[in-house]
Amino acid sequence: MTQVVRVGGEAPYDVRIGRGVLAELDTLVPAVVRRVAVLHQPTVASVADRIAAGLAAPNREVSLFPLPDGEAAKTVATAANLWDGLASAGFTRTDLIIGVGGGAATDLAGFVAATWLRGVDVVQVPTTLAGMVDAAIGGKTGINLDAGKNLVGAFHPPRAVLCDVGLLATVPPADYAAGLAEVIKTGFIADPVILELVEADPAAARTPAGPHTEELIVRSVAVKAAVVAADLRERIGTQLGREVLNYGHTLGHAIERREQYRWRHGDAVAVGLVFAAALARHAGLLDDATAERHRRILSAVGLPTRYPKEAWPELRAAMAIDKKARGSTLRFVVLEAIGRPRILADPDPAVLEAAYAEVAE
Ligand SMILES: NC(=O)c1ccc[n+]([C@@H]2O[C@H](COP(=O)([O-])OP(=O)(O)OC[C@H]3O[C@@H](n4cnc5c(N)ncnc54)[C@H](O)[C@@H]3O)[C@@H](O)[C@H]2O)c1
Ligand SMILES: O=C(O)C(=O)C[C@@H](O)[C@H](O)[C@H](O)COP(=O)(O)O
Ligand SMILES: [Zn+2]
Repeated sequence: MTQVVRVGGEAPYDVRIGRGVLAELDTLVPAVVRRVAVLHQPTVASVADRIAAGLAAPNREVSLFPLPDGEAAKTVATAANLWDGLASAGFTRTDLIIGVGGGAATDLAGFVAATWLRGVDVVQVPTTLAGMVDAAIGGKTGINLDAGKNLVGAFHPPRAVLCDVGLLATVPPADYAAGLAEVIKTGFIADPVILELVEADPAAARTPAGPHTEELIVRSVAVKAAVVAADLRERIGTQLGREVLNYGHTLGHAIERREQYRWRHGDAVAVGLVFAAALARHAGLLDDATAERHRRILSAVGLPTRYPKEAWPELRAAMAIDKKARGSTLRFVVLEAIGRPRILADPDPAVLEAAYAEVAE
């Protein structure tokens, strides 16, 4: 059965979730679309082929653009190659880009769609857990620089997102676990049932064949949809808006940069979540048990919760370029309790160091 989560706001669209929803793609592409560019990861070339076959029509040209795998796709060079490819294909404003793959592919496809002719439509077909629960939804698109993660990008909501849960069967276990970091993040910021479902049977949560896979996806998507509908462009206001989705990412992105994007995003976020919980605890905001629950649940699904001690000065410096920072003020998403996130601005250096000591090994 297809479940549909509507993402409201200035440009509403549906996220369609279920086994086999990919078959619905052709009904979402209007006849007026004469050219379709399918940007896909090499691991899901067969999915891209199916999409191309399904969209074939008289007077329509469907082109496949294979991407470098993983974070290697999120570069200026890849984007520039694709811009050249779209130019050669004569891609116009009524044409369509489809992003197929994990979050790296949907981030890049969204970015190319946002920038080509200053914006053409994109439909996202995420094929990993991180892609389905987070990356393909909400219109945050972007590429990395040596200086930091996702530093260049645009807010460009998709026209539709198709999460075909059947496609998860081939995702390597470590990549699937990395996606669980975003699911667990979502549980801590807004939906404790997610945490309960994972904790009840962590081994089952680690596989797409588990009994709660669809429920975990739908719950995570519902939280993200509500946040994005209220604050697409991550404006700072008196209420905590989209920044809440960045829980665990301040240190996480610094780790990714230090690892030159060879660590999985979800692995880095997992360490970042444990750090953020420790930060809240040392700032006197969060109780010990909830902080400890972060490490326990992340470890239970096989995610890392520690990082080398000697990395701290480099990580501390890298965090200064986090998008939530303002001037020289570091701003972290922290919890006062499960489902009660807030911003902690400019924490005392001693508090930061004490929090890092808890993830250091
Ligand atoms: N824009 C956002 O809001 C947002 C949210 C979360 C994450 N992200 C970004 O998403 C990226 C992480 O996404 P990810 O974890 O999906 O990683 P990824 O895109 O690198 O994919 C992980 C691996 O899985 C492979 N793969 C994808 N689908 C597969 C399938 N069905 N079967 C077999 N292999 C498959 C990929 O080829 C890759 O090797 C990061 O760049 C992160 O910054 C963005
Ligand atoms: O959608 C959002 O907003 C998020 O912050 C979701 C994050 O999981 C995601 O990794 C995002 O790309 C991070 O955004 P950034 O603005 O810190 O680059
Ligand atoms: Zn993330």
